[in-house]
Amino acid sequence: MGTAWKLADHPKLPERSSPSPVVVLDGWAEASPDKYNCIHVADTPTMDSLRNAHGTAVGLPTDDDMGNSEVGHNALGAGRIYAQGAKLVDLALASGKIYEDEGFNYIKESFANNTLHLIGLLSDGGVHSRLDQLQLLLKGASERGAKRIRVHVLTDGRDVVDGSSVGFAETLEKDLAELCGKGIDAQVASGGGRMYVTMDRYENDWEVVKRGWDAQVLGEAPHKFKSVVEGIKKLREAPNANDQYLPPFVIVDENGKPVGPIMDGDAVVTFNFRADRMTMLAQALEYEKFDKFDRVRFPKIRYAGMLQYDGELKLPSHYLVSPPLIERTSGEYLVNNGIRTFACSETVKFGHVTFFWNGNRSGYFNSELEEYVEIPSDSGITFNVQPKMKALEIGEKARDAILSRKFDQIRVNIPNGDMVGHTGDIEATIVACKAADEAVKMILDAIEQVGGIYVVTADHGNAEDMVKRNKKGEPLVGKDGKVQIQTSHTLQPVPVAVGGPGLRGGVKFRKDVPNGGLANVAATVMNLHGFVAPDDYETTLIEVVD
Ligand SMILES: O=C(O)[C@H](O)COP(=O)(O)O
Ligand SMILES: [Mn+2]
Ligand SMILES: [Mn+2]
Repeated sequence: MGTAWKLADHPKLPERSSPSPVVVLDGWAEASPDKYNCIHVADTPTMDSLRNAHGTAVGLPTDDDMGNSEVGHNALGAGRIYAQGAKLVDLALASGKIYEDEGFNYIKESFANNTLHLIGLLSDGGVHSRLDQLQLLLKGASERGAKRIRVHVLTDGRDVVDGSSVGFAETLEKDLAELCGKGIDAQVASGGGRMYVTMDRYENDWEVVKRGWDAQVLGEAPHKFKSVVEGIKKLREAPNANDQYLPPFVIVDENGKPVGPIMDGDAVVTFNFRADRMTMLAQALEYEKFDKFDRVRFPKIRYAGMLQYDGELKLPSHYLVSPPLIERTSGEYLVNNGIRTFACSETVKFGHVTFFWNGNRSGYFNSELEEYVEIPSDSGITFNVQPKMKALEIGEKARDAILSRKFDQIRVNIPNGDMVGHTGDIEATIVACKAADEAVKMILDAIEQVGGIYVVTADHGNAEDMVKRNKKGEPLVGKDGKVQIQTSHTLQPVPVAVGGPGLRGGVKFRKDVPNGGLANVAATVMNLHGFVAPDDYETTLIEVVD
C-alpha cells in the first residue's frame, strides 16, 4: 500500500503562515557555568536571550549513550526513534545472524585462498565503530575459515581521549597474536589518524581517502614499522602529535615488504557502522568508474560494509548487517504537503541536514520544492585554526532564503561548537561559540523581519564541557599535572527554543512530555507548518492554550 502523504491540518495552527527555520547548533548543550564551558565563557547574547525568555526554551535530554550527529539528526528528521547501526550490529553478532546473511557469505568465498582485510576506526567511542565488535568479527571470521587476516586501523582521539590509541592497538595486537597461536596468519597491515587518513566526509577532501588507499591497498606510506604499537608510539613522539591526525603508515616484514596490501581475490570489510565517514572509501573500493583520485591499482575484491551506508545509492552493494530502514521522514512529508524547503550547512556538516535528516538518503525528494546549499568548508586544516568556520556564511544564506520568501522551511546546521570542540582547543572553542551565536542572530533577525517562527536546538553536547570529570564533576588531572581535555561529545541536555513573531499566542511547551527528546522535534515542526504529525511519530512538544 502506498504511503498516505497528506497530513491533517492542525486544528489551531495555520498552514504555511510564515517561514520557519530549524536551526541545529552542532555540539551545543547546557552545563554548569565554569571555565571549561566554552559556551558560558563566550559572548553568546542571542542564545542567552533565548534561554532567558520565559517559557520558550526547554532542555532535551540526549541518549544514555553519548549522542552524536547521526543519531541526533536522524531523530530530528524522522520524528521516531530507531535502533541504530551500532545496536543492530550488536544484535547480529550476538545471535550469530551476521554469519548467515548474504554479506558474510559473499566475502567468505575469499577465505580459502585469499586474505580478509578489515578497515575501520580502532576505538571504543561507539560513534563510528566499536573495538568489541571488531574483536567479535575477528573471532567469528577466523572460526569460519578466514586463514589470513589483515587489519587496517584508523586511530581515534576524537570520540575518545587523545592517546588512547596505544591501548586499543595493544588490545588488538594481543587478539591477533592469539589467532596466530591458532594457526591463523593475522596481523595489522596499516594505520593512520582518522582525520588525516580515510575518514573524510561529504567529499570535503579526497586526499584524505587517497592517503588511506595508498597505505591500505597499495601498501605505500611515508612511515614503515614492524608493529602497530611500535608505530603509533613512535608517531606520537612528534611535537603536537595527536591520534586524530597521525600520518599514514604500513607494517612491513623483516625484508621491508608491506605485510598486507589489498590484492585481487581478497575480501574487504569496512567495519564502521556509521555511514558519513565511510561512503567515500566505499565508493573507491566499489566503483569501477571513479575519478576522485588515481587509484593506481583497482583490485578485484569482494567488498562488504558493516552496514549499507547509503540507502539511495545502495552503497555498498554488499553489507553484513541491514541498516535501520528510516522511511517517511518529516522532510518527505512536508515536501509532499507543499512545504518549500531550504537546507544549508558547510561541507563538513552538510549531510547532517540533508542525508541524515532524510534517513540516510542522498538527494532531493522533489527538486522543484527543495534547495540544498553546501558552503565549501576549509580543508586541510584543523578547525581550531579557523574557529569561526563558515558560520556567518551559513547565517547569510539562511537569512537570504528567509527574506526571499521562497521557502517555508529553512534548515541549517551550525558546526562550530562541535568541530572546534573536537580539537580540544579551549580558546578556539570560545571563539567558535561566539561565531555560532552570531549566525543564530542573523537568522533570528531575518525571522523578525518576515514575521516567521523559529526552532533553535542542538544535536548533542560538546563545547559546553571540555574536560574529563570524576563522578563528583571535578576536572580530572592527568599524570602530567594538567587537566584532561575532553574532545568528545557529552551527555548534557540540549536546548530547544520556539518563538518568533509568526507564532500565534497561546503556544506553550507541554508539561506532559517529561522524557521528550530530539525525536519530538519533527512533530513540533510539522505543527508550526500547520499540520498534525502522523500517528506513529513521537508526540509534539507544544500545545495551543486559548
Ligand atoms: O565524526 C565526527 O566528527 C565525530 O566522530 C562525531 O561527531 P558528529 O557526530 O558531531 O559528527
Ligand atoms: Mn553533531
Ligand atoms: Mn561531533
